[in-house]
Amino acid sequence: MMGDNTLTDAVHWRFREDSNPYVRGLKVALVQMAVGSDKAKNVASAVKQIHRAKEAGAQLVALPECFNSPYGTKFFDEYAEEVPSGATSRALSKAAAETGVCVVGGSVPERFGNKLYNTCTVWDGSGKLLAQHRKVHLFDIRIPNKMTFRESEVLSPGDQITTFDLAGIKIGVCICYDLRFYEMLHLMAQEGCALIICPAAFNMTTGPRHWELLARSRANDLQLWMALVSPARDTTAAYVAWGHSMLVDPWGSVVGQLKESEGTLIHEVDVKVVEEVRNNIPVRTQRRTDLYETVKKFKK
Ligand SMILES: NC(=O)CCC(=O)C(=O)O
Repeated sequence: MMGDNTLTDAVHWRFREDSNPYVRGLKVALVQMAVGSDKAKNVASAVKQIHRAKEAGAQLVALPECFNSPYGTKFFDEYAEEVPSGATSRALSKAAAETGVCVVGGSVPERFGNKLYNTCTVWDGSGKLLAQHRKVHLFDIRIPNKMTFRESEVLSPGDQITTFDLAGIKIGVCICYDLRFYEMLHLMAQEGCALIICPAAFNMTTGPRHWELLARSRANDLQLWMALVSPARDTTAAYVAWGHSMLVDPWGSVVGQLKESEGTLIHEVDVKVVEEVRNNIPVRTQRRTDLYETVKKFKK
């Protein structure tokens, strides 16, 4: 659904018509920011948007994949920083502490020893590092005459599945291409996640085909909220992002979606809907694991 949830360079929000003050909901802000080649400017813009989202009532603010650097293998080494000692981590921690909101810091190229990762950091409202997710599935694809991309030429994959707790709500984190790997997200659902946040940067080839389809499929199959956060589209960039940051509810309905330009989508995530869908359509207890079991246990 587009239209009343779409806004350019401003913060927009919408409450559920049936919301009441006792609903255990979480107001999330998905910041579709413009990312350029000036790292300090990118970080300053993210910090500004975190403050604006807080003023608009957000309790959790999520940034896009690669928000401090242009997205591309030739940029990662130059823009990489250590976590949590690097300047970007410090800025996010400070912004979280100043605003008291949880910040899901999209992703940044992370340097760790002689390796580079595509890493999402999560900061609680006191500025403490709550979670760190290193992209598990690197974006290596080849679509003849369309696009070739090989993150694995410069990045190493993470080896952890990442979830965190916020005020009693369990939230999973995956980064972009991770979204295509159902088993990993299935494990997050089994662990009790009500929401999965996916900082991402789909492109002009796969974006129109798969972005909404994947978000809605995961939400429907796993019966949870899905939040996808993209950078704004920059047609002059080496890699052109699809945009269309969106929030999908556990029924698989798109409750809010941006277009391709800068903006922030603010919406309440009502965790009661997860319970409602899971009770109404109880597939979680109806699986025939005597016939199939494709998902192994959560590795602690
Ligand atoms: N940054 C990414 O992982 C891109 C993933 C993507 O575009 C896809 O189609 O999957």
